[in-house]
Amino acid sequence: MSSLPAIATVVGSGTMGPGIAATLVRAGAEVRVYDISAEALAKAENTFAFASGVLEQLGSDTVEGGSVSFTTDIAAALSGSLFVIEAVPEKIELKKTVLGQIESLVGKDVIIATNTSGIPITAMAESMTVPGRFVGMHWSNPPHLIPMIEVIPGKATDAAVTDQLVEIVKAFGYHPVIEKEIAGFVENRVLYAILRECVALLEEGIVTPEGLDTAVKWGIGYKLSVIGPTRLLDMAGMDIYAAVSSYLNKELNSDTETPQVVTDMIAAGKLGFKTGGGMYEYGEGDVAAKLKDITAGLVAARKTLSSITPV
Ligand SMILES: NC(=O)c1ccc[n+]([C@@H]2O[C@H](COP(=O)([O-])OP(=O)(O)OC[C@H]3O[C@@H](n4cnc5c(N)ncnc54)[C@H](O)[C@@H]3O)[C@@H](O)[C@H]2O)c1
Ligand SMILES: Cc1ncc(CO)c(C(=O)O)c1O
Repeated sequence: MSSLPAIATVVGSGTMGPGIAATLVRAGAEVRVYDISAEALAKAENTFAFASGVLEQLGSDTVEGGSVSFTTDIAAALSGSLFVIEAVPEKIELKKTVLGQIESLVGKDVIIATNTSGIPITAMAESMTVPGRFVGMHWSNPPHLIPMIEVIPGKATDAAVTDQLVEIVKAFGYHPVIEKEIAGFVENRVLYAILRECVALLEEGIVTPEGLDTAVKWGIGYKLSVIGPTRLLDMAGMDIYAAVSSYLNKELNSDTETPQVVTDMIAAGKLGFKTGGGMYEYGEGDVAAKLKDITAGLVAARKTLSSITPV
């Protein structure tokens, strides 16, 4: 794992930061976790411990010497750091401010990556003093379990920085995917195409939530986890795809706004796991039980998928 920077800093420690830190620590890095909120950091210490336990369960490769520290002191977090991952909330102005703070405290050759879910890298880099060292690094949630990272150079990103990030990602055993800059990047474009159709099918009463989850998990989900969409096209045949798409594509949902049903749920305080109700209702202890099952499922599936011949 020689490409892994010895000292790394994660800026922002909410949903994503602790799992990112746990992954890098397991790979042998000294990781500093910085957050503006002491409360968020206290929570992050627990989440980090949980994520580290999951990595142990997974049996992922481990390199001795990794360590973690948590701080609200940004200068201490960045002192001597060789690699910075920004994971603050998805607001461009906030991210630009934080990038300015980071740049003022690190050397010019330090790579700064952003975990943005889809804000254009070029726009974020606008006011940076050294935009060539800035690059998108989109982790998927939960970051300690989903071993794929989208690497997105902006217009100003140095090619060498993109190459270095690819090597860093490989060094902790993840699959890097280099993409051209596009709104939402590739993973979320595909996910949101699926989710748009799913919500429309629910809204039109075509299928129940249970039925939809079963169809997607055991139909396309199970299949795509092994095959991938490009090879699936080869397996199905272009003639079949042409025949079905000729009548189906025009039927698919193409709304450009957030679905009304989702807006209504938000207004009613039904955000999902975080409020105890969303598409499904959750009683006392249900969310914790679901999260436990999801973690166990992802660990088991990743072990299996890692052991089969890639296709
Ligand atoms: N949650 C996901 O599923 C997910 C997945 C992939 C990518 N992302 C992206 O990762 C980034 C972080 O997402 P999240 O879900 O972890 O957000 P979050 O809101 O859970 O956590 C953000 C953290 O940043 C901290 N913060 C706010 N302002 C700060 C500042 N000025 N300096 C330092 N810390 C500050 C907050 O206190 C909070 O702890 C976003 O860009 C998001 O789009 C999220
Ligand atoms: C629905 C949804 N939206 C955004 C993201 C992250 O960019 C995710 C995820 O799981 O990573 C997601 O599920």
